[in-house]
Amino acid sequence: SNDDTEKLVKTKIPSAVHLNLYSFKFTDFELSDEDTCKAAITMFMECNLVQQFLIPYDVLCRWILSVRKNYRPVKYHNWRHALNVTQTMFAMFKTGKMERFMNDLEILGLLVACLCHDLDHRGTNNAFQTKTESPLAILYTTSTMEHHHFDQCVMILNTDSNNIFQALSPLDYKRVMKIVETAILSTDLAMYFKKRNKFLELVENGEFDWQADDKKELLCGMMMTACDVSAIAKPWEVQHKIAKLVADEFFDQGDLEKMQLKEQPVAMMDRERKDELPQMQVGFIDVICLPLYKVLSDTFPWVEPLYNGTLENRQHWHDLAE
Ligand SMILES: CCCCn1ccc(=O)c2c(N)nc(-c3ccccc3)cc21
Ligand SMILES: [Zn+2]
Repeated sequence: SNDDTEKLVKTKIPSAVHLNLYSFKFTDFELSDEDTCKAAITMFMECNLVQQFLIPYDVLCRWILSVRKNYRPVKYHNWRHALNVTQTMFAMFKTGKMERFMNDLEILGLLVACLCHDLDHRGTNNAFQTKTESPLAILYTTSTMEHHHFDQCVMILNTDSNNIFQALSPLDYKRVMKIVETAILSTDLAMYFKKRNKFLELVENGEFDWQADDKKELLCGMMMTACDVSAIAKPWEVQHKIAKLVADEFFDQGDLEKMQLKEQPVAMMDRERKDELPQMQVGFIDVICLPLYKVLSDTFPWVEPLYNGTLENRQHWHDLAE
């Protein structure tokens, strides 16, 4: 509402250091909902985006509040997840020194994409949309949820006084929307698997020029996945709690599949098999996370904390899986 916006506009914004935003160990656990909005503002200010793209401050505040409002209170894919993904991207830019490979529009586009990448998530995955023939699956047969998340992002930008891109030239507007769309669609893990080999090939061939459009797009997509699963690299106490939120959301979908579809869910969504979680975590780490963080830290050594953090958590999960 407008008084929420007025309140946020007037409030003092903590520094990025105070909020620990430069760290790959950042956690939102002790932040209030209002603090999370301030953290989002701080990241945009620290990247000089407000000044650079002439974003009216009240429009930035209103947009952040609209984005937060369009996340549902599901157990994992909620506003806090979006904020954490955005903070990891911020840390990759600043502490991971990856901003040097990105132009200003890409920095703006990637932070916006992170904040919006799971908008209006219902706590169920693409397969569930297809199986239940949900309206979204009829609208989009591939990357169903990711297309919906992008739609929601566009809808918010087109809402009165929420368009943080309002001062951009038509060409820059077109460019940044393309960056946002590609980045959000790249968070479909099916897309990650499709594109990862191409990325691995480039890195193995000693690629160093990431400026060509196709290579830049590939790099941005890998960075989006790296941020999207970055809870796996957090200190064990944080990771352990988030893994439970993920599993609980998966189990809720499994319950729906049993009830609505009279179907046996896959192991990771079957709460009767929750004691298999530790070895499923090790599988998730080995199949999705470590290969990505390894290849990223080979080329961009300052993001190695993501690789090391994941390796430590793998050990914890392995010990629990015995
Ligand atoms: C929807 C994709 C979520 C991906 N994801 C992101 C961040 C995480 O930290 C974690 C995690 N700790 N565990 C899982 C997981 C849980 C049960 C079975 C297999 C994997 C997934 C996950
Ligand atoms: Zn996500």
